[in-house]
Amino acid sequence: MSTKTSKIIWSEIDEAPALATYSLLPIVQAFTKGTGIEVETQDISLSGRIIANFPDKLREDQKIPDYLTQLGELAKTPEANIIKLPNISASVPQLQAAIKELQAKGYDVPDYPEEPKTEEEKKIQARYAKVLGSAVNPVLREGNSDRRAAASVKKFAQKNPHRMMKPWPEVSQTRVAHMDSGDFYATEQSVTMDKADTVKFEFVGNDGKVTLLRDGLKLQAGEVLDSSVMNVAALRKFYAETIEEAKQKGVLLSLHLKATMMKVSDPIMFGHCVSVFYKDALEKHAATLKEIGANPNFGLGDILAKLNKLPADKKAQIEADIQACYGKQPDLAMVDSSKGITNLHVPNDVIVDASMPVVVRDGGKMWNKNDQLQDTIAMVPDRCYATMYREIVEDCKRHGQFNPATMGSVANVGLMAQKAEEYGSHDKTFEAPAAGVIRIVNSAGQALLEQKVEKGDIFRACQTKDIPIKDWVKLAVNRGKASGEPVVFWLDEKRGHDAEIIKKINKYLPEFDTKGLDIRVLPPVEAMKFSLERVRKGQNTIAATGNVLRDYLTDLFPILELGTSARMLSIVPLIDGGGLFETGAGGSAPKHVQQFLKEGHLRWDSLGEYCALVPSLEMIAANTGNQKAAILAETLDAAIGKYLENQKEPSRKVNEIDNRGSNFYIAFYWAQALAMQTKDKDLAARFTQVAQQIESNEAKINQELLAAQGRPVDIGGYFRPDPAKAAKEMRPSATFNAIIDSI
Ligand SMILES: NC(=O)C1=CN([C@@H]2O[C@H](COP(=O)(O)OP(=O)(O)OC[C@H]3O[C@@H](n4cnc5c(N)ncnc54)[C@H](OP(=O)(O)O)[C@@H]3O)[C@@H](O)[C@H]2O)C=CC1
Ligand SMILES: O=C(O)CCC(=O)C(=O)O
Ligand SMILES: [Mg+2]
Repeated sequence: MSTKTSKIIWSEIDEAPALATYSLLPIVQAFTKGTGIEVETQDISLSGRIIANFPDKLREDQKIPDYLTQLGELAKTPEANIIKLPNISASVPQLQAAIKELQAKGYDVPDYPEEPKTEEEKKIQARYAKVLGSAVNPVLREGNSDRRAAASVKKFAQKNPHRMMKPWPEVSQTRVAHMDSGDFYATEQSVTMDKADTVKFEFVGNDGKVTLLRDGLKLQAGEVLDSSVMNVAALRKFYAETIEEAKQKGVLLSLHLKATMMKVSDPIMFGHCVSVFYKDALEKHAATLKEIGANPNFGLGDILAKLNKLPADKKAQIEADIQACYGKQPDLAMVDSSKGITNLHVPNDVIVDASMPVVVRDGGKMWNKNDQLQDTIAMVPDRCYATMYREIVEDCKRHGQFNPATMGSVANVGLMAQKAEEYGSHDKTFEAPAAGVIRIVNSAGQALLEQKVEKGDIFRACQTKDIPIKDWVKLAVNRGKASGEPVVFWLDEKRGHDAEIIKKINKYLPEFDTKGLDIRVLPPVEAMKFSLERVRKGQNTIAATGNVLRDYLTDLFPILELGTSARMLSIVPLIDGGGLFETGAGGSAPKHVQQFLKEGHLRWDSLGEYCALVPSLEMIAANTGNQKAAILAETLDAAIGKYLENQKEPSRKVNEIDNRGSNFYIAFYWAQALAMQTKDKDLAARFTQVAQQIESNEAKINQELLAAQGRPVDIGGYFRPDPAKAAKEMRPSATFNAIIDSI
């Protein structure tokens, strides 16, 4: 056995999974103690990233290192073994709230300049750009993604089907609305670089004047480069027409974008919806709103907040005009009807990957202002991704709701590495300053790609490197072989980008052994049809997709099959040999924190964390020969089986088992499995005692854990809780703590 210590980095993040960590991590650290495995945390939370990026005026004891950059470097080495819990991808309102909390805690970090005027402000905004939106995942994801339900989890889900599915009614007015022209889909162009080069982006106005938008973008040989444009006039027309349709039909209107991950393009698309929906009020007061810096891209919530800068009578007048819009317009889908928070309030509340599956799960309905479920027209403007949602909605209208007890699964192999595709487009996205063209020009002065734009159009370019594409094809083939299931590449030859990728697949597939495998390339609508037909017959299918569909499908199918994407195994085999183990496929569940603060019940299911730890330990065993790591992995896997069998997942309701109780049971079953194994006598002896102590105190521990519920909880902050307070709340059983701390 190697004597070298292996290190697992456990990311310290935000919201519900961060709270869960206070309870789970001490257990993991105790179980791995003395086994040559060290589990160390690194803070990449939103507040941590703000602190790390703005040390200038901080006291020494307030500073923390830039762990994200360090982890990004680590991810490019074979030693990387990172457990990545979901973190906040902050919208501007979230970023501002986090800054405010830090300032109130005595951290001298600058305000976020919404409209920078001075050079100084521009610099601050540029530095905050590193923290804004999906700032973590693209840095760490130096590999492609393998997301699926572990066999034991799927079996459990079929045996104990979740009860969240609502039937689809005989007649549903719900539909997915998308644009028919002028969207990214219509305009996408793509080239594959035949040699490495450095390119620049230029805007050429109709007056012939050339403006440099960006210089010095390096491209590798074999890299796929795309550009596309969202025509804003067409987008606004689409919004206006769909608003009218929802009104005529008397159904809810909802908008589904990804303003967090797509931090540049999607807030603009969100803002256009806000300004079309509240047109009468916002146009009438345009001059005043501009003066106070109200920005529809940050949602109606921002506009309402900025009104506080006005004299009371002016504020009341604008509020009344906004209110009057509701009388004229269709009802909006609600995020929180009790507080009057609609779908258009903040851009980060309704995020398409998590929101559309819930529409399907809830029988095509969303919540209305009376707290009832109602049919909705779901706007997903761009056809690159809307059509597959339309297909699943139409499928449910034809065949009814899916049955989690019998439905097959759709696992995903996603092309993600090295900021692939749209998820790496932020630094190449521009709002056209006027009518003209935006072009990408190579070092020889030739335009590689050229797009016609009107003023305000959203131009977006993205890159996909060759090595990740080949690695993705290999991963898909390997999953096909390991599972015996058909593999479908979801690619539409009518899209410029996809056509280039299909060429690469045709080039690389023959290099792998695909004998006996069923591998197809289908456009997303056909791929969805094919997969759903199989799902309804109980058959499994592998979806090999690009980065966006990876994100969307790995929430969609798990939410339908398992009730939540938290139950997904989410492995990222890093291209340079290390491993990034993501926990689940969902987010940081802000709703769960609200419930915890109100009633002391945390319903976050840490199954994703348990599942991620197994391959992380297995990797240590494989790389170093550490047999204790292998045994810890095997026994944790057995414990997970028992956890599922005995249904020890957190309940959604207060005064029933929550995250802390679930973590207690995983520790109990893990200790029992370690006690029972015979391969390592030391571990068996140590954990026999632990298992016995837990067993004889089970009732008492449960009682102590439950006694902590049913009252408001103070953890001393939202974005940066007080660690001592949070630990105290998340470890309320003195009996259990004593057992764990004495290991
Ligand atoms: N990998 C990452 O880092 C990701 C980060 N995010 C970030 O998370 C935040 C919120 O995103 P949002 O899209 O609302 O998605 P969330 O996943 O946070 O919330 C959607 C719902 O999913 C369910 N859910 C997700 N995980 C769990 C879990 N472990 N246990 C139980 N239920 C779970 C909950 O449903 P219910 O309430 O019905 O129980 C939850 O309310 C954003 O800031 C977003 O950017 C989002 C996705 C991935
Ligand atoms: O990084 C993000 O903002 C979200 C990532 C995500 O949703 C996913 O990978 O499933
Ligand atoms: Mg997602």
